[in-house]
Amino acid sequence: MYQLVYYEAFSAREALIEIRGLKKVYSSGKVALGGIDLDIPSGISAIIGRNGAGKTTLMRILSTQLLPTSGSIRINGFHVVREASKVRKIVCSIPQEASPIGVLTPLEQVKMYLVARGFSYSTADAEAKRALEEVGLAESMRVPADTLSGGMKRKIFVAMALASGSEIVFMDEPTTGLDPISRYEVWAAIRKLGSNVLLTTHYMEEAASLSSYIVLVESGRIMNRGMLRELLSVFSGKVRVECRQYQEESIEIGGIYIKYVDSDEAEAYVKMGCDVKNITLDDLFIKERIQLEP
Ligand SMILES: Nc1ncnc2c1ncn2[C@@H]1O[C@H](COP(=O)(O)OP(=O)(O)OP(=O)(O)O)[C@@H](O)[C@H]1O
Repeated sequence: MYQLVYYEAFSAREALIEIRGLKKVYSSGKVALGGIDLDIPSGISAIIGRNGAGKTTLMRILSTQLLPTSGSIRINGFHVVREASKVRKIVCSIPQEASPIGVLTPLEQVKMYLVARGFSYSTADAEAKRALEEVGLAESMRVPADTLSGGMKRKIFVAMALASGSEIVFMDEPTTGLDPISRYEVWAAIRKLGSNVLLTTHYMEEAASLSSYIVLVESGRIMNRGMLRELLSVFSGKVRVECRQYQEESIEIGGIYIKYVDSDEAEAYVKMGCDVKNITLDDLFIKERIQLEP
């Protein structure tokens, strides 16, 4: 049986976002968030979880688009409900369903966004061009957005965040549906932001590649959280073996028996015809399943 290790790698004083007792119950009675306590540090952080885990609900509450049922949240010290207008000035939120207006060019869209945020027209023009060049859209900033690829369209929103100079950027599933090349390009653009970023994703690889702090959400609860290296350190010296035949102390997922063994035991499993894999963030979810097994 694996021990769940909880690491608090930064003190609460350093938290960029402080969440206490956050609950969201929709009018249908669905409990989307079941009383969350969480401190998120500065830098790039990722919330990962399966469909329906509560990621979008959390992001919408943090970006002041949805009211919580109870609990409190402070972002840079500002209360997200009582001081929502102050929070809106320091955050930029890119929703999951965001898509550009097809007939407008990337330059027009970013400028429009900046003017709406209070930038003068000339500053908006200069900042929009700078940001679009920065994310790799220099060549395409003057063509209608509906002629661009999915990855390029997502980059328009990253450019908006970049140009806005917001302290904190929320991105809900920034690369869902993109091909691997476009995903890498969007990741590069996100890294250029230089702001604090909180993103949600289904892709473990995305969370691992972009973020230093990871939060695992499941059914409206925090399953685990911590710095990436620390979360994975519970698997130190281990590998994952996947076998088609039953193994003791394994968990069966989709007809495959999975267990964790010391790396020097791996060869014996290879001889039995099992596959041996390096540890990834997926293993945190699998480990949780093992702990829940009777
Ligand atoms: N407006 C709503 N009314 C009622 N229930 C809702 C509403 N929005 C979301 N839910 C429910 O709340 C739960 C959490 O949904 P949420 O969209 O936050 O999950 P998610 O982790 O973002 O999922 P996904 O990865 O599929 O986007 C789900 O069971 C969902 O069906």
